[in-house]
Amino acid sequence: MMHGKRFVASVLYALNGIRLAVCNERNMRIHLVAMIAVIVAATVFRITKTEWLVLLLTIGAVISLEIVNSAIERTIDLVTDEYRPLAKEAKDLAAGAVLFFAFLSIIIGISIFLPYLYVFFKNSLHFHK
Ligand SMILES: Nc1ncnc2c1ncn2[C@@H]1O[C@H](COP(=O)(O)OP(=O)(O)OP(=O)(O)O)[C@@H](O)[C@H]1O
Repeated sequence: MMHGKRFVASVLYALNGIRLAVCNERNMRIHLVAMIAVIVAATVFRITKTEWLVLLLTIGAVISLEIVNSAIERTIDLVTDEYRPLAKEAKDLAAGAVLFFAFLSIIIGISIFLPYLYVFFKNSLHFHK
């Protein structure tokens, strides 16, 4: 019983973490808008199951990385409010992790959607002829 309560409490703390990221992080809101746009496009184009899985994995990784980046930023701000070279390195490293995966996710997104966009525009050109 005690364990059950503790589990529910830890899930609530984790949900609060997601809420904090969505409410306080501008980058997080950009990721969320991109996620919704990509999910709508994937539904409209009826992408395959494997493509869905790659897409969900990519979205999950970008958003999880962004949340961890925010946690690292907070931890550093807690340690110091002065200019510290190591604080700069730590924040830049965490931001670099997000940027690296965000860049790969753009390549993944283009690879998945380009063939569907090609067919879509080819068909709409035929339609107008
Ligand atoms: N205490 C510090 N000492 C040295 N440099 C810092 C320090 N705090 C921040 N910086 C530098 O300023 C940059 C911006 O830091 P900040 O905490 O504002 O994060 P941010 O990039 O605004 O985060 P986000 O865009 O996700 O809100 C860091 O990447 C780092 O280079």
